[in-house]
Amino acid sequence: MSVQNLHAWYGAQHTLKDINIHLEEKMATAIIGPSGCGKSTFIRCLNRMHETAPYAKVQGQVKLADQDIYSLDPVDVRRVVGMVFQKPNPFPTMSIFDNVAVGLRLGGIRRQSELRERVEQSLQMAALWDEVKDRLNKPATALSGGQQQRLCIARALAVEPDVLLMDEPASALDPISTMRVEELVQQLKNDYTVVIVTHNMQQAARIADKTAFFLQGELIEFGETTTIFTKPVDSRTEDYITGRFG
Ligand SMILES: Nc1ncnc2c1ncn2[C@@H]1O[C@H](COP(=O)(O)OP(=O)(O)OP(=O)(O)O)[C@@H](O)[C@H]1O
Repeated sequence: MSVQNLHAWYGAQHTLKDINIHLEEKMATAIIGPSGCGKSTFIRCLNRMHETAPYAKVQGQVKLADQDIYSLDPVDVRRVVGMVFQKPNPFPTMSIFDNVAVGLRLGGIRRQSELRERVEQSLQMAALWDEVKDRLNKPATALSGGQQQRLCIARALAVEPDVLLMDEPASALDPISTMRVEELVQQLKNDYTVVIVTHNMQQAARIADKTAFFLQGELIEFGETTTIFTKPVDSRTEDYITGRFG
């Protein structure tokens, strides 16, 4: 995914300023930076969610397979660029099964056998299958927070996206669930392009191949995660990763 001259606004507030970055395929890229620097806004521009906010505006290009996503139907874009949010948000009135099947049904899959197969596959990929296979018809809200987050990951994977955006996916989870989500990201990056916003620098160091540091709406530095954390070029990156601010 290639981002070129990307700007974003909320009303008059210029939130992202001329972002240029190439997010490599089948790798995990971490987006780090202090609160309010524009991390969530940035990933929301990658699946056309930003423009759903009131007074929001976007300028620039986001190319996926050489096509600018801003020239496509946003619904189609969101099918190939899936998103997982900070707080697990399963559909509360739906069963575990239906939470994963909903996107497939919307995509026109009706055959029960096919739905069952795809739901199982997605739950397997999200490392949740063994925990829920005997209670697929129970409400999603009966799951723990960590399980609900993995369910949301399964829901995003079910429609077979190319890119998975994750906005602090483990920040509301306990340490064990966090570890499971991190292990999952390690696996998923073999098959998907993963972009993950995190406040946790150890987490970025553990799971991301590349890391991008944002500050006040600008991309300050982008490179190999080990370089960003050990030999950053920009003094502002160094100040941030050594805890001098943020
Ligand atoms: N819906 C919105 N309407 C108006 N301003 C917004 C909206 N969402 C975010 N902002 C503003 O845009 C700026 C960037 O916010 P954003 O959520 O992208 O930052 P962030 O780096 O993800 O922050 P955090 O780490 O605290 O989640 C902030 O100044 C924020 O107040």
